[in-house]
Amino acid sequence: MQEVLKIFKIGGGIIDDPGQLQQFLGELAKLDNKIMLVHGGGKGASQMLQELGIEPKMVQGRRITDAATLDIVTMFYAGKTNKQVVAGLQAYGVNALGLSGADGNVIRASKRPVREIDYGFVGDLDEQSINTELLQSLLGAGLTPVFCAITHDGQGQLLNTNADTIASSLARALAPFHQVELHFCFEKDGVLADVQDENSVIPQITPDEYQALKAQGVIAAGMVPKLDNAFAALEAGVERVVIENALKINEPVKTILCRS
Ligand SMILES: Nc1ncnc2c1ncn2[C@@H]1O[C@H](COP(=O)(O)OP(=O)(O)O)[C@@H](O)[C@H]1O
Ligand SMILES: CC(=O)N[C@@H](CCC(=O)OP(=O)(O)O)C(=O)O
Repeated sequence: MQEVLKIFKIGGGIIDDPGQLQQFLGELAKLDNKIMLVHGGGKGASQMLQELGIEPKMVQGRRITDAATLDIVTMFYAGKTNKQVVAGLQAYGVNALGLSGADGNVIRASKRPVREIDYGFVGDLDEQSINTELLQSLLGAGLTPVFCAITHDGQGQLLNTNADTIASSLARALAPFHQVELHFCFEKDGVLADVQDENSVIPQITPDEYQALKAQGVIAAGMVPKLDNAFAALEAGVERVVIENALKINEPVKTILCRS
């Protein structure tokens, strides 16, 4: 029987609120399993870019990342945010290790090719991107890896990569070695049947139900790439995918995605 590995992803909404972040990290520290954490921070990065006079540009949920934007998001994600999360976990006795993709060559990406849109320094991941050997040894040493959304191309170029994509890729790459659970945590209690109604959490969704909910417009905006990624991870051997409130990971209310 393989050991359970829980991979958590938290987004900008929670990270930017120090009280909520602390509460989430406290709940995470209660778990007995091996864990990994991937954090975004897109909301705070956009705010910082604006304060510095750069207008943030997002296309289909991905940031157009020119050289100046890359400098700022690297400082924000790999610096301030990553180190705050690591220090927060240390305060709960969790021996966290903060990583960008360049550290230990843990996530290597390739710059997104220019087609209709030039995304700039945005990195895409593939099957070979994740250094599973290093991750296995870090987990074996009792460390909790904490990833930010910065990767590298192996040629000295840092790249900005969507945090949901990083979490899914980690889950897929580690699925042969562990029973992997992928947890997408945000500010709602799960996937809602009515976005305005916090009590309308859908407990389970199959791929067919997902297609129907998407067609009806029930699932929209940032939730679409998240769930596309999530179902792809399930298909690729990830044991369980959960969408849940970052502050309620130890409570039963959540959405579980099913293979069929
Ligand atoms: N059916 C739905 N249930 C829950 N959230 C939804 C739904 N449809 C759209 N959303 C929106 O998707 C958002 C989550 O996507 P996103 O902002 O990309 O998350 P994150 O930044 O945490 O990765 C929610 O905050 C919500 O506004
Ligand atoms: C290429 C790309 O879009 N990168 C994302 C990385 C951060 C992220 O994914 O943050 P959330 O999970 O909080 O949205 C960005 O810069 O917004």
